[in-house]
Amino acid sequence: MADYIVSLGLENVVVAETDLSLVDGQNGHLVYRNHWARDLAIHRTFEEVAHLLWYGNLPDADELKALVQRLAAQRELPAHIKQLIDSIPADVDMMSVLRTAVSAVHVSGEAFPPTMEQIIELTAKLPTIIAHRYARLNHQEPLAPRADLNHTANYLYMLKGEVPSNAHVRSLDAYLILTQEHGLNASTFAARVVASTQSDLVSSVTAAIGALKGPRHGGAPSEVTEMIEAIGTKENAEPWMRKRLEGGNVLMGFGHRVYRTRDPRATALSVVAAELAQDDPWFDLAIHVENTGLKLLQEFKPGRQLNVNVEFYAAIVMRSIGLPDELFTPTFAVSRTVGWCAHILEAAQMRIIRPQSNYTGVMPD
Ligand SMILES: CC(=O)SCCNC(=O)CCNC(=O)[C@H](O)C(C)(C)COP(=O)(O)OP(=O)(O)OC[C@H]1O[C@@H](n2cnc3c(N)ncnc32)[C@H](O)[C@@H]1OP(=O)(O)O
Ligand SMILES: O=C([O-])CC(=O)C(=O)O
Repeated sequence: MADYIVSLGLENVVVAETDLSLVDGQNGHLVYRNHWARDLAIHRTFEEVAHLLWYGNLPDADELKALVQRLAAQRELPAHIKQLIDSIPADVDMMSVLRTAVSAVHVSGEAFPPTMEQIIELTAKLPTIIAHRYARLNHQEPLAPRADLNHTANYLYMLKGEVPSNAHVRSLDAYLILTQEHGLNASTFAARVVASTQSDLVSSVTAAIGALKGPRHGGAPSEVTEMIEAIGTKENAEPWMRKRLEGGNVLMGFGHRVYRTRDPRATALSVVAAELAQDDPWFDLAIHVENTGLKLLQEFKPGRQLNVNVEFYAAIVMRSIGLPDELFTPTFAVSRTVGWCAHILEAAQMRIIRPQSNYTGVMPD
């Protein structure tokens, strides 16, 4: 048998070439195709950055208008998806509902290769699936999407039943833009594996949703708010977090496979969070929790360079906009669908992904 180099968790293994993004963990840089992600988050909209990732350029006025209209035209859910969502028991979590409903979306055209039309159809429907389920859970009639609102504003409108303020739209847009794309994270990798088999777009995105759901990945932010709630007071932060670490547990919203600096998205979102929540004592407590976590992680994991990741401040921003915990990870899926789809287009052109494993069992006689 040939000897293989084992890299548990595929750490530092390069398995694809991409021109979509650079995640530079040493310098704390995040670039989307020749643009700093943090600048895009301040100056651009969800649709503009989706255009950049899908088509390769920031759109001119006509291109933007066309994409905005195409997304708005595809938001309605067909009857079978609504029925499917309504048939799922109320105690099934929102990410499982999203995964199931997405898997049943029928997009136009051939199963392979994926097309821009399919990508727009699927991306447009994710917020409506979440809002439909959320309304039902709250014993309300789901609101029809509004074609006169952009992707982010319409999502908030469907969830809250009123046209959101500009401040909330801009803040959520910043979060959604900062999380649209992030290299070969676990969910994007899952999507690429499926796409590399020449399976269809919906199957690839369904696999990605399954991977995003886990608490080590996109499932972290609701556990961040739970942690801050459980800590409750500044005085309790150190004993609470120390006990978690002594018990061998991780601190949610801290650590990252790639970043050895503070996650640049956390830095950008901390500015957004400060604007939204500066007078909120809960925000003050969250900053204290971050500082206490950093101090304790240096003590418990010396030399590991563990910092807060995007999920820490994502949780604070979403909470400040008034989104409940159960919508945090589904809202992440709304943004990451853009990156998944861009990667699916790339992976569909590449070789099938098939790594190797070392057999550690016994050979038959
Ligand atoms: C959008 C996103 O997906 S961002 C990530 C969201 N996830 C979280 O916030 C969950 C908490 N964080 C974690 O579980 C991890 O940091 C992960 C899953 C993000 C990365 O995992 P890995 O790449 O395996 O971590 P890494 O190799 O850097 O860990 C080094 C050491 O620090 C520890 N460590 C890493 N993160 C944490 C943490 N949050 N709290 C305590 N210890 C930690 C590891 O257990 C490991 O310890 P060991 O060497 O004694 O075994
Ligand atoms: O890159 C990763 O491993 C996780 C992450 O931050 C993301 O997916 O946004």
